[in-house]
Amino acid sequence: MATQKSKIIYTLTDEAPLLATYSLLPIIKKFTAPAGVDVVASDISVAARVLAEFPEYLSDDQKVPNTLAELGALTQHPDTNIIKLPNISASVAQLMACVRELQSRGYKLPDYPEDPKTDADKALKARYGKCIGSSVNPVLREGNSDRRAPKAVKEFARKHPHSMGEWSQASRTHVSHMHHGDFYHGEKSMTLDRARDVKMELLTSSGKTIVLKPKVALQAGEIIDSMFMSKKALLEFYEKELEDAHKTGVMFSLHVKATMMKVSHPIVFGHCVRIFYKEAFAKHAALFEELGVNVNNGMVNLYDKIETLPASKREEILKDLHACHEHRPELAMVDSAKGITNFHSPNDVIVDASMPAMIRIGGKMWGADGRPKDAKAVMPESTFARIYQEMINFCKWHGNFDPRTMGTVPNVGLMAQQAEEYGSHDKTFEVPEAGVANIVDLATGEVLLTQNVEEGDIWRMCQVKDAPIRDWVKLAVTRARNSGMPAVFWLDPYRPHENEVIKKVQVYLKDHDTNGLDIQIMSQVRAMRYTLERVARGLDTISVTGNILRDYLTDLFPIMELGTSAKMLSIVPLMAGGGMYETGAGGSAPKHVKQLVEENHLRWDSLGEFLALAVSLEDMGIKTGNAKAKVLAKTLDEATGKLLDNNQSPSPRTGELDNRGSHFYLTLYWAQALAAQTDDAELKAYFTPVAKALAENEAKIIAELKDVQGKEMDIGGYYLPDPVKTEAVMRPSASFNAVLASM
Ligand SMILES: NC(=O)C1=CN([C@@H]2O[C@H](COP(=O)(O)OP(=O)(O)OC[C@H]3O[C@@H](n4cnc5c(N)ncnc54)[C@H](OP(=O)(O)O)[C@@H]3O)[C@@H](O)[C@H]2O)C=CC1
Ligand SMILES: O=C(O)CCC(=O)C(=O)O
Ligand SMILES: [Mg+2]
Repeated sequence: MATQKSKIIYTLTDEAPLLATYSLLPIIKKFTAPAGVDVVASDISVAARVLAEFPEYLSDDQKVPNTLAELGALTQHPDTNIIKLPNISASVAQLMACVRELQSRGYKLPDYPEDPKTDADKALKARYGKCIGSSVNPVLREGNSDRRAPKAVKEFARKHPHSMGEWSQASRTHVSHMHHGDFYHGEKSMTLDRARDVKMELLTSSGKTIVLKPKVALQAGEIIDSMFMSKKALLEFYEKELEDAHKTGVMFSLHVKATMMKVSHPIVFGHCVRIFYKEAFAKHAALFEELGVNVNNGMVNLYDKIETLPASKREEILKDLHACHEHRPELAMVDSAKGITNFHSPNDVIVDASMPAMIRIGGKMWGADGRPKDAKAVMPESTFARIYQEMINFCKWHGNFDPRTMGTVPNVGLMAQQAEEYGSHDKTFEVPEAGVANIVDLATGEVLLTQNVEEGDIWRMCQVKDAPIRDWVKLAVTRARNSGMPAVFWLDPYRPHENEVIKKVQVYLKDHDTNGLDIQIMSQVRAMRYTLERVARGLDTISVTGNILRDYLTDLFPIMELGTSAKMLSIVPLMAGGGMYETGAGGSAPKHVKQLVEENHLRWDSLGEFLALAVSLEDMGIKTGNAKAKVLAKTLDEATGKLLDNNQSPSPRTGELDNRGSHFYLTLYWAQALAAQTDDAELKAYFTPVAKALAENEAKIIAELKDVQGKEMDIGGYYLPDPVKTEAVMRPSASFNAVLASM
C-alpha cells in the first residue's frame, strides 16, 4: 500500500466525467505505477453520498464509507493530492430520481419526504438535504482558487478559433436586476475584533424570539455580513420585468445559481414561477397546497404532483397554466423540442454557464420555436448581475470577441473555508414573521448586526475568515509575479462587505514584494470595463475576485476565449500544504450522457483531466523528490500539446473521434514522449515497447473505437451505472486493452 506521500486520489463523480473515467483511469494507473505513484479512486458521486448517509437502511454488503468526509479530513494533511472531477450538485428532482434508481436496484432507502409533517420526516429531509446542491466542492475546497488557460490551450484556440455569434448594436438583450430591496442594497458588514460565538435570532413584531441559528463560532479578524432580500421588492421587480418583457416583445429568461445558493435561490426562483402563473396559482391554491406543490423545485414538481389527479382535473390545470402565457412574455427554453422552459427546474439554467453561452452566441436564448432570440436575462440579485450588463454593453458596441486575438483573463479566487455567499446556506433563512433580525454575541448579548425584515424576506449571514484572505492576496501576488500580468482586485468600495475586504487587501499586500507589479483595486463594473478594453487589444489581465465572481468569471472568459471552461487548469493550493486539482471549470455535462446512451459517442473532452493530472504529478515530484513523477508530468504535458496540435480532441458528432479515441491518442503520445526522453532511463526502457505496440496498432484501435458508435448502449443506470456494463462500453477496443494489459 502506498503511503499518503505517493498517493493521488482520483475522484469518481457523476455523468460524463464518470463515464470518461472508466476509460481514462485504467490508463493513468498503468502509466503512474512505474514511478511508484498509486492512483486510487474515491467515489463521491451523488449516489455514493446518499448511500453513505443512510447506512442503517442498507445490508452490510451495500454499505459504503463516507468518502467525502474522509477526503474533507485529508485536505488538512500536507501530503494530500486530490484530482477532483466535476460532480452533480443535485436539485431535489435529481436527488429523488437518484433515490428511486437506488431503490429499484435493491437499496432499501427511505423515500425523500418532500413535504414533511412529522419530526421524523423533518429529520429525514434534513439528512437528505446534505446531499442536495453544492455539497462536495465546499468540503474539499480548503484552499483558494487558481484557474487559468494554459499557454498551449490558448495558442490552440488562437489557431483554431471556435464559432462566435454576431452581436448587433440593435440587440435588445439585456440584464435586469433589482435596484432596491436586494441583498446588495441593505447589506451590513463588520470585521470581528476578537473571537466570538454568535447566534442569529429574530425578534418578531408580535414579541416572540425565534432563534434561527443557535451558534456560529467566529474567529478574530473574520468578516461577517448580514443581508436580506425583501420579498415585497422581489415580487414587484418580477411583476415589472414580466410586464416590460411582454410589452417590448423580448423573451424572458431567469438565471439563478440554485446549486451553490441552495437555500436562497430556489426561493427566488419559485417566486418568479408563481408570479408568471399568478392566476392559475390563485385559482388552484387550495389544491396545490393539498398536493404539496412546491415550484421552488421547478414546474417539474407541479407536473409530477398533478399526475395523481383525474385526467379532467389535470387538463383543467394545464389549460389554466397555458392561459397565463397569453398575457406573459415568451419564455426562454431549455429544450424547445420537449417544451421544457427556463422554469422547469431551478438547476437547469445555472448562471455561470448559462450567461456566457448566451453572450457567446450574440446575446440569444432559445425560443419555443427553436430559434435563437434576444432576451431579458433576469438575475434579481444586483451584486454581480451588473458585470454581465457591462460585458453586453461592450459587445454591442465593439462586436463579439475574437478568439484569435483576444487576451486572456486568469482568475485568483477567494474560496477557502466556504468563503462569502457560497458558504452561507446554513445561515440563510426565509423569515417566518416580520421583526428585527439580529446577529448577537452569545456571551455578552451585544447585537453586532441588525436588520428590519418582513415575512418572507430571505435573511442570511456570510462569513470569510482572515487566513483565507491573507492566502488569497499572497496567491494573487504570486500569480502576478509569475505571469507578468497586471492583477485587478474586483472589489466595490460601496458594498460594505467588499469595503471590509479592501481594508485587509491593502494591509496584506504590504507583506509582499510588489515592486514592478501592476496591482489595482476596482469595483466590479469598472474592473470589467478595464479588463475588456485590454482583452480586445490582446492584453492579459488577472482577475482577483471573491467566491461568486470566481465562479462566474471562470466560465465567462474561458467560454469566450476557448469555447468552453473544460479546458482550464484549475488548481486549489490547499492551505494545509496539499494540493487539489480540479479538472476544468465546468460541470458534468448531462447532455453528453444522453448521446452516449443513444448513440455510443461520448463527446466529453478530458483535457481538464490531462492538465490536472500533469500538475498533480509535478507537485508530487517536487514535494516528495520523486523524479519519475516529474518526468511523467513533463511528458504528459508534451502529449497533451501534441493532441491539441493534431486536433484530436473529441468531436461532438457521432461517428467521429470521441472521448475514448482522444484517450488513445493521449496514451500513444505520452508513451512516445516517455520513450523519447533521456531524463530517466528506466521509464524510457519501460515505455519504449509500449509506444511501439500502440503505434503499430493505431489504425486497428481507431477502427475498433469507431465501429462501436451509432448504436444504443446500456450502462445499467444513470446515477449508479453498472460498473461491468459501463466498463465494457467505455473500453471497447480489444487491441487497446491488450496493449494496456501487457504493461
Ligand atoms: N466543479 C463542479 O463540480 C461543477 C459542477 N457543476 C454541475 O454540473 C452539472 C451541469 O451543469 P451545467 O451548468 O449544465 O454546466 P456544464 O459545464 O456541465 O455544461 C455546459 C456545457 O459545457 C460543455 N462542457 C462542459 N464540460 C465539458 C467537457 N469536459 N467537454 C466538452 N464539453 C463540455 C457542454 O457543452 P455541449 O453540450 O455543447 O457539448 C455542456 O453542455 C450540474 O449538476 C452542476 O451543478 C457545474 C459546474 C462545476
Ligand atoms: O459546486 C458547484 O455546484 C458548482 C461549482 C462551480 O460552478 C465552479 O466552481 O465553477
Ligand atoms: Mg462554475
